[in-house]
Amino acid sequence: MKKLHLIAFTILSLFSFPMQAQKLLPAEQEIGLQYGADRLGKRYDAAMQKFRENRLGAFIHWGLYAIPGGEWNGQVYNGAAEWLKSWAKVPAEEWLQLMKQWNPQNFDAKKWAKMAKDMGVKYVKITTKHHEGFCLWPSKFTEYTVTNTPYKKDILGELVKAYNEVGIDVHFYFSVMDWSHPDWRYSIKNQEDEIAFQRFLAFTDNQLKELATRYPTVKDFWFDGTWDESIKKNGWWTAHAERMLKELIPGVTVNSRLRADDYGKRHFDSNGHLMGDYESAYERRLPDPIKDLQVTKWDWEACMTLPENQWGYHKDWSLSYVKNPVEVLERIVHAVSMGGNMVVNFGPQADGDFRTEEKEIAKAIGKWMQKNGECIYACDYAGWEKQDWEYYTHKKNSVYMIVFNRPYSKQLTVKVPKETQIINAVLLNGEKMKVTETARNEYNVGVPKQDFQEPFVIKLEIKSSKTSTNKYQEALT
Ligand SMILES: C[C@@H]1O/C(=N\OC(=O)Nc2ccccc2)[C@@H](O)[C@H](O)[C@@H]1O
Repeated sequence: MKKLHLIAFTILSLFSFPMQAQKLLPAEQEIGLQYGADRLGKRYDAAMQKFRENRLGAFIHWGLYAIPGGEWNGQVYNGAAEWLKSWAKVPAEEWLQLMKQWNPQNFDAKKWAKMAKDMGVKYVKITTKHHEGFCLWPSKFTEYTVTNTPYKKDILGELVKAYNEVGIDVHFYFSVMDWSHPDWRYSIKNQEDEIAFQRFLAFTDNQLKELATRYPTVKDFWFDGTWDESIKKNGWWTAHAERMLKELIPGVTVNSRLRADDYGKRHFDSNGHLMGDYESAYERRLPDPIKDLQVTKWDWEACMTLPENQWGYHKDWSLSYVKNPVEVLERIVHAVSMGGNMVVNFGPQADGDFRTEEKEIAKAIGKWMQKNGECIYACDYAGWEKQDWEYYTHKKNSVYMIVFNRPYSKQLTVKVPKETQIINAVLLNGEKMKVTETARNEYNVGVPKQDFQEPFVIKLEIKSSKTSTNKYQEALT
């Protein structure tokens, strides 16, 4: 049995590999596509600008899987808790009996909204329906919803209202793969599969329309569960779903993971163009800050877990390494330094409260963001050569240095692009940092006197200088 799990895990982990963008073909060699990218290049409308400038989000993975929390029939499974139905091979009708226990008495949407606000996130992505098929909203198209639980109420509606009231945007996670639905198919082997799967796509359309019309303030749909043959063979539907949502909610954003083109190519179409509005392939991993600079050409969003791989609530976090606040911060800053967003995951308990570890991480991140958030919000890739002390971000005439590794030399090496001058350097608390030109286009920036025991941020005021004094003689080697 263990071997089977290993095989399942190996297959799944293949999916978590970031999609390498195809090389762009010369325009005259591009092939005609009906269901490829609907647009070339980044979106610059207000809705997408807001998505981009938000930069920091939180993921909420909440469903029936929070009740068993990784344990089934007395056995604890190490795998992702929201996949427990699969690991323990539980038939759908048995799994969905968990609905009888769904009654989160400690759920308080306003408390969730305050926790997110205090963490400094600008948006929250909520699992409306995960692979198990249980809906956090009263869908009319299935019996597996909150309505048919002891809790009864519209959890999604409560959360949208509470987050929006504190100025936090809401994004909907939606799993196309639905283990509760008899017409779901992993592959299309015969006419019967084809007919069933077309029924399934119509059901999915109905649920998406329901979500878009019941909750018109939703800003984004983040699709998942779209890696199987059945979807790749129906690229038309993925293009239709994006176009339908954008008609229902003008400005809404949609992730690349939804899309498959005419030939089943995912995320990037057969001509190498990104589909959807942002790449969503960096899950529990990030592009390399030196080797993967191609990602700075398009919008992208990464998501991460606090343990090694737990999205839903798992009762035993001792089974894998849990990141400390600075390790979470480092991933947030790394993403923004390369022009991406970062979404930090939380897996609420079945009772509707959060585990202590998650509350503590959220508080620690919030404390740092309170002091240093200006180097994250509305910031982008600076285009400067990465240094060992870590990351740059850029906004208007400022470049921020976010220092995670304080050098023993007490000097922070900064190599600026040609014809760029550093006018001054200040810590975000106002303390002026010494700036010494050390070579052509190179400076040393001093470190603060105080050792803050946490990453610190230096704001560089820069200007482009056409007349750079050539006092440095190039070696005649
Ligand atoms: C955010 C995570 O997303 C998932 N799956 O991940 C992927 O499909 N990852 C993926 C797929 C294609 C490309 C890159 C990553 C789910 O199975 C998991 O339970 C969680 O909701």
